[in-house]
Amino acid sequence: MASTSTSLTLPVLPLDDEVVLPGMVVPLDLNDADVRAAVEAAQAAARSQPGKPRVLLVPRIDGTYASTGVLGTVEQVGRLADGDPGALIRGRDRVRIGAGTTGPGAALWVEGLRVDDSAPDPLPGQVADLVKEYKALATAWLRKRGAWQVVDRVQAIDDVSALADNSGYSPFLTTEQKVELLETADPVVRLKLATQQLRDHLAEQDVAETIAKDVQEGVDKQQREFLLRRQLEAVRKELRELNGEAEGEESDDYRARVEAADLPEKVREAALKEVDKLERSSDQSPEGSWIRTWLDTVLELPWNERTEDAYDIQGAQAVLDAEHAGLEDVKERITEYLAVRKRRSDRGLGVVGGRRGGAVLALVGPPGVGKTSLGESVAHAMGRKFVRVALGGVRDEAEIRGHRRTYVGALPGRIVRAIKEAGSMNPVVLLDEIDKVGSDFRGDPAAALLEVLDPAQNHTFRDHYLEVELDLSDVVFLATANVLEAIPEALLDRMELVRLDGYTEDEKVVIARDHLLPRQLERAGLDKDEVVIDESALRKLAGEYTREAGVRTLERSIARLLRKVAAQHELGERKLPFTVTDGELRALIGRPHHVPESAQDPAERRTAVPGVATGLAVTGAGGDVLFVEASLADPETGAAGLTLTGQLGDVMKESAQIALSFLRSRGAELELPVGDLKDRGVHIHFPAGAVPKDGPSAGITMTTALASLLSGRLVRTDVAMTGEVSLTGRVLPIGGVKQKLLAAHRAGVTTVIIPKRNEPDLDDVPAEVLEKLDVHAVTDVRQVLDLALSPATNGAQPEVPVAA
Ligand SMILES: Nc1ncnc2c1ncn2[C@@H]1O[C@H](COP(=O)(O)OP(=O)(O)OP(=O)(O)O)[C@@H](O)[C@H]1O
Repeated sequence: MASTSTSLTLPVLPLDDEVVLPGMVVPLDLNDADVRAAVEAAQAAARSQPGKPRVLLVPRIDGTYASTGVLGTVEQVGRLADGDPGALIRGRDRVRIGAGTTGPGAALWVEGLRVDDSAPDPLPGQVADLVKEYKALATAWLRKRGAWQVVDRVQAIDDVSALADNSGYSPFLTTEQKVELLETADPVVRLKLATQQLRDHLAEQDVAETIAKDVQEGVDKQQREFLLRRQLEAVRKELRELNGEAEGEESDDYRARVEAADLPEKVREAALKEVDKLERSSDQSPEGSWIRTWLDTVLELPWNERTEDAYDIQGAQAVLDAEHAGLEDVKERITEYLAVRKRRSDRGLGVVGGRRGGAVLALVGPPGVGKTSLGESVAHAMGRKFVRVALGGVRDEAEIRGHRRTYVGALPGRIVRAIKEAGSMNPVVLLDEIDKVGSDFRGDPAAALLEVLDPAQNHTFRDHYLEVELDLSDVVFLATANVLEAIPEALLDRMELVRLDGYTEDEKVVIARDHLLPRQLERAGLDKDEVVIDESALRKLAGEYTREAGVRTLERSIARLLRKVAAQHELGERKLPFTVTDGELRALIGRPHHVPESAQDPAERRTAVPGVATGLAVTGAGGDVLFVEASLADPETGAAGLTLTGQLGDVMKESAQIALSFLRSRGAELELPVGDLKDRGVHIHFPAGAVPKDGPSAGITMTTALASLLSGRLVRTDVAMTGEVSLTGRVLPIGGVKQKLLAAHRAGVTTVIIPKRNEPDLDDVPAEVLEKLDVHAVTDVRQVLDLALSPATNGAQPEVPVAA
C-alpha cells in the first residue's frame, strides 16, 4: 500500500452493480464496451512506461460515479470460463477521483490522488479485539456456507486495512454498502463498519433460519410449547444454581403455584391465562413483571380461608366488658348487633341488608373515645381477624377499588389489601374516619364504598386491578367517624349509628386506672406495684393537664409521667415503689395546661370586660367552650355595618345578623342603649380563628355578648350557654347537648343555659355531670340575659371598648 499521496492519470473502468476493493482480484468481460475501452487505453499507455497496464476501477450507481475508485492492474487478458474474452484485474490502491482529462483511446481519463489508507503503527489496543471479532464472525459465516478453505485465508490476514477490504467479497452486501467501505479511508473505522455489517447479517440470518425451520418442521404447536417449556425450566434451574438459590425455591414457577393453590374455579382460570401470557413474554419485559405482581397478589389472597366463628353472646359481652370501661349503652348496642348476626347465621340467613338495614355499625364520636379499640374488641369477641382501613384523606376512587392494570404502577385497592392483610375472607374490617372521605375529579370513593358495604352487591365485589370477583359478604364492616354531618348521605343510609360522646372526669379516672395505666406501666417496663398513680393524681391529670372528650392525651400524659419516674429511678434519684399523688405532678411533668376560668385571677378572665360571652359548641374534637367577643366601631373613624371574623360558616353569619336585628328592634324594651347600634359598626369575633365554625347554636351567645357590650354589664364567668335565637327572641333547640355539657363541666363552668326544648336530652347526660351543673332550660332570650349578665352596679361601670 502506498504511504504517500501521489497524483496519477488513469483510464476509468466503470463498474455497474459491482465494487472492487483493494486486494481483490476480479475477472471482467471484455465484451463490455466500457471495460474494453479502459483496458485497451491502459495497454496503449503501458507501452510507453514500465509496469502492468493500469486502470481506475470506479463503481457507478445509477450513472453516478463514487468519489473514490481503486487503482487496478491488468494481470492477464484471455478467455473467461464461459469462453468470452476477459481480463483479470487486481485491485490495489484507493484513489480519490479528481478532474477529467484526455488520453489515448475511447476511454474516459481522470486525474486521481492516491489515498493513504494504511493502518497506524502501532495499532491502538482495542483494535486487536476488533480484529478478533471480525475474524470470528467471518469464520462463523464462512463455515455456515461450507467455505472452509477461505477461513484459513481470512485468519491469515494481519493487516487491518486488508482485513476490512476483504468484506468486498461478501455477497450479502449491497453495492451501496461496499461503496461505503470503499470510501472509508480510515482502516479502523472501516473494519468497525465491516464488522457491524457482518454482525447484522448473521443476526438476520439466524431469525430467518428459525422461521424457516419452524415452517419446515411444522411441529405440532402444543408439542413445541411443551419442549420450549422444558427448556425454559432447565435454563431457569441453571440460573438458580448460578445465583446460589437452593433447589425447590421455585419462586418463578407460577404455573405450579397456581395449580397448587386453593383457588375458586374462575380465579384459577384467570390466573392460568396470565401464566400463559407470562410464559410467552420475555423475562425482562415490563409486562412480565406486571403479570408477576398480579399473580403474587392473587396467590396471596386468602380465597378459601375462613376463621371459625366461635362465640356465644355471653362470651362476647365479657370480652367487650373486659376491654372497655363504661360505655354501657354502646356495648349493649354492639351485643345486640352480634346477637342478631349470630342468630341469622345460625339459621343460614344472610346479613340484613338494604337501606337503614344496619349491616354496618358506625361508631361516631370525638377522637380518643375508643372507637378503634372497640372495633378491635368486636373482632376479639367474635374470634375473627381485625384490620383497619384508614380512609382519612382518600379522594381517589382507585384507592378503594384499585387502579386498572393498564395504569403504570397499578395496585389493588384498600379493600383487597385489607383482606390480604387479614389472611381470611371473614375478618372484621374497620373503615376508619369514613367522614374524611372526599371526592373530586378522580371519582367518588364513597360510591365505591357503597358497593363494598351493600350486602346485595358485595358478594361479587370487583377491584379494578384484580379483575376477578371477590366475595365480601362474610366480612363484618364497622366504620368510625368524628362528625356525623360529614358522612356522605348515601353511606349514612347503610349505617347503624352508635354515638360515643366523650367521658366525664370520673369515667376517665376509671379508664385510666383500669386500662391506660396498666398498659403504660408495661410499656415503661415497670411493675404495677412499683409505681402507683393514685386517684387524686389521675383526676388532676384528667382535669387540669388535659381538656379533651376522649382519653388520648390523658394516656400520653400518663406515659410521660411513667417515663420520668423510670428515668429517675435508673439515675438513682428515686426509690421504688413510689406513689404519685396530685401534689407530685408539678415537679414531675410541669404546670397544668388548663386552669378553669373561674380559678383564674378575676382581672385575667376572658369575661373581665363587657362584650365577651361564653358559648358551648361541638367540633370534630368533641364538645368545647368558646368565647364570643363583640365591639363597637368608633363613630367617627370606624366602618358601619356588621363585621364577622373567626372563620364562620354561612349559617353562623346569618345567626349573627339575627342577633343584631333582634337587639335593634327589641333592645329598647330591654333598656339597652340601642342607639349606638344604628350608626356604629359592630364587630363580632370568635377567637381560635383557625378552627372553622358553623351552625346556629351560638345565637344566644352572640346576643348576650352584644347586650353586655351595649349595657356595659359583664357576663358572669361561671355561665356558659347554647341555643339558636329567632328574630323575636325565642330560644330554639340545638344538637349535641351531652357533648356540650361534658365540655362545660370540663371547663369548670357551673351554670349552663340550654333551650327548653332540649330538656329531654338531659337524660343522656351522666348524672355526676348534672349534679355539678346548674342547668337552666329557657324559652326566651330575655331569660338568658337575666341569667348571664352581672348586675350593672358591679363596682365601677367599665368603659365600652372601642375598636379602632
Ligand atoms: N372506655 C374505654 N375503656 C378502655 N380504654 C379506652 C376506652 N376508651 C378509650 N380507650 C383507650 O383510649 C385510647 C384511644 O382510643 P382509640 O384510639 O380507640 O380512639 P378513637 O376513638 O378510635 O380515636 P380516633 O377517632 O382518633 O381514631 C386507646 O388506647 C383505647 O384503648
